[in-house]
Amino acid sequence: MTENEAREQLATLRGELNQYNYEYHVLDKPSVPDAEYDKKMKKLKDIEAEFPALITADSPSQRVGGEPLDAFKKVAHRVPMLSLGNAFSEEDLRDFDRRVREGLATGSVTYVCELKIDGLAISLRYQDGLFVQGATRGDGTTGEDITSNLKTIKSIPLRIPDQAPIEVRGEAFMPQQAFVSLNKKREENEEEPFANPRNAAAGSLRQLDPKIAAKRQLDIFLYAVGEWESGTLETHSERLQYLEEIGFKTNPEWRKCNSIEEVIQYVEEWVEKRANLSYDIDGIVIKVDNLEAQEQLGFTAKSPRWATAYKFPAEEAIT
Ligand SMILES: NC(=O)c1cc2c(N)ncc(C(N)=O)c2s1
Repeated sequence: MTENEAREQLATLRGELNQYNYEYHVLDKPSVPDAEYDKKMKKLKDIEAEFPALITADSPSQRVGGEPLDAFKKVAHRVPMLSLGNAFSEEDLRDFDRRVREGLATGSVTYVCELKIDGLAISLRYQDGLFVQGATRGDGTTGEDITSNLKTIKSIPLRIPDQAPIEVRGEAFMPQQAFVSLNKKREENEEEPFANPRNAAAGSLRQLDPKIAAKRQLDIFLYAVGEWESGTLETHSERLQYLEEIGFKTNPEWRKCNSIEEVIQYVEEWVEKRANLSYDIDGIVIKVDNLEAQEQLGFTAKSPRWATAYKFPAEEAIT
């Protein structure tokens, strides 16, 4: 095979494998059997072995990186990753709504409600359409560069169609089934089991060997944009739709609410439905939908005034 033939075949195989990956891990709707995926992945790796100079950053063969790191580099979040103020009752939610309406000097506000994923807050940066860096939230202004571990999460696209620099934020988590089988293995190996899926996800992403992270069946939901010069959208809900359009896994349960009454209904609905999810949530995030209104409300020292997190009561430990 000539180098040009190899270049063409690799480009085709990368496109097909990244699409299959998207269908399987983001849409949960594979269009080809696993055997077909495995056959093409083997073909890609064979050609890359013969022409290593043709390996690209978005090749699916590059998801499980090389050697373990000695340490994580620090990453400065130019747009801080802030924590949310909490609400614990309907009254707290009504107080939040009143403060928002007073701050905006308006009678009605549109909110977006989203499930609060019980995982690890993560930032992903893309340049020229390529995934170039992934980081933990850390203390909100400085996080750790865990790019090689995040590349192992197959629902994270290695390339997106938007060529402008964009920073996308979300929550990495371990699905409950993955948590149960991981702890079973750890107990068989007489290792300390993880206390909960959140600790297991954090432990998996903050260890230095990407080959270990690759085995932990981690997943992610993206739910916000950090740095984005070219951003022109007017609402948070449009951003969620845009993230989905360009290939990110977003949580499908988000809902626009035109009053705090509708927010309270959504919260009550999920107090009941929470148990049926395949991943842990610890509350509901409520945000003012209009981005200009968010700007107008601004931030307190550590949290946005335009969002709050309704926290579910801690679950009774099953004794
Ligand atoms: N600390 C934060 O700002 C957030 C934390 C979380 C979380 N754990 N899960 C979902 C969302 C969301 N959909 O906005 C947010 S926002």
